[in-house]
Amino acid sequence: MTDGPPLAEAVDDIADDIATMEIRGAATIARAAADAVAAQARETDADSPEAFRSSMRSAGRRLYDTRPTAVSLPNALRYTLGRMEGDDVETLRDSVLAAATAFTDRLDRAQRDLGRVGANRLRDGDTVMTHCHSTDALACVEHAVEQGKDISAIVKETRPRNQGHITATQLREMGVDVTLVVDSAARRYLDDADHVLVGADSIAADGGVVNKIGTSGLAVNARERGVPIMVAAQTIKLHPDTLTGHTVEIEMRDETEVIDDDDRAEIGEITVENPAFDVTPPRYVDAIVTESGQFPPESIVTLMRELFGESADRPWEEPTSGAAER
Ligand SMILES: O=C(COP(=O)(O)O)[C@H](O)[C@H](O)COP(=O)(O)O
Repeated sequence: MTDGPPLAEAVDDIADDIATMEIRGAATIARAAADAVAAQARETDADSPEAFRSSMRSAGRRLYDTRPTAVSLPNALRYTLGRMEGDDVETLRDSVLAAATAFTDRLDRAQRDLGRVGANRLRDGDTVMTHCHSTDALACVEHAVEQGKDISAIVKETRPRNQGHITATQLREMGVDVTLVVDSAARRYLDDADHVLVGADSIAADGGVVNKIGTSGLAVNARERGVPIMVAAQTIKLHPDTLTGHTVEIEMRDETEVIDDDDRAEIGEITVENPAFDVTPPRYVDAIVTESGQFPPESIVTLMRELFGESADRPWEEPTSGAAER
């Protein structure tokens, strides 16, 4: 719970679901955040413009604090809260609701357009190796299948939470042949792969790709094997804070995801670490596929500047004292 103006029930529920990973994956998190912002705008009983703005910021902070790595979450808040405009509560409310609708429409469009670009990199008969579960990555395969291409997949299970099982299920629904492998078998099976295809939680200004832990090791092995690495990431994955030198925070998750308490007690005193994400340096990435076309990682900064300018605002934060409220 957050101190401050009351939150709509949907905001608390969605924030809890993001924190516990009932809602997960960067694009899905962004959509849920926009839905939560809309719920707050609809349900707040704020009766003055100041109270309305404060209540929206409060919802924004509750959502922002759930998981730190996927920038799609703060970018969803930037889009929806950044377009809050008006001198009375009704106008403010309408502006937020319109922004939330526009944002989710853009998400759908971006994934469709990105899928079309990514599919062009896949040839008939190709095999992709996947890691984790990415809706952006799967959009590329789906579009290739719709083009009539025969695509197979080697799916890494992605310990500790086995998001590879979700990927395998969704690929089967598309009619793709799936071979599921444990993470440590990836290098062996890279010889059978034509592409490594992954998503991203954040992309830094230097082209570094933040994605599920294990992506960087996979990319290094793929480069050694000569298998191209393609990252499917709509532009809400671009992390504007990295333009000014900030690094992306890597989420550390609970140790019980790695080992349960009984097994741990049996082993004796050990340290358990559970980072959820890692950073793949740009030199291991061949292409970043976005809804605006494909980019070599080194040139992604140009797109980032176009979209965000030189700095990123944080409309969920309280204005500093003395600063005029927009
Ligand atoms: O790393 C993950 C999910 O991690 P988690 O399961 O910990 O949320 C996905 O590859 C990206 O979020 C991209 O997904 P999408 O393309 O759907 O945005």
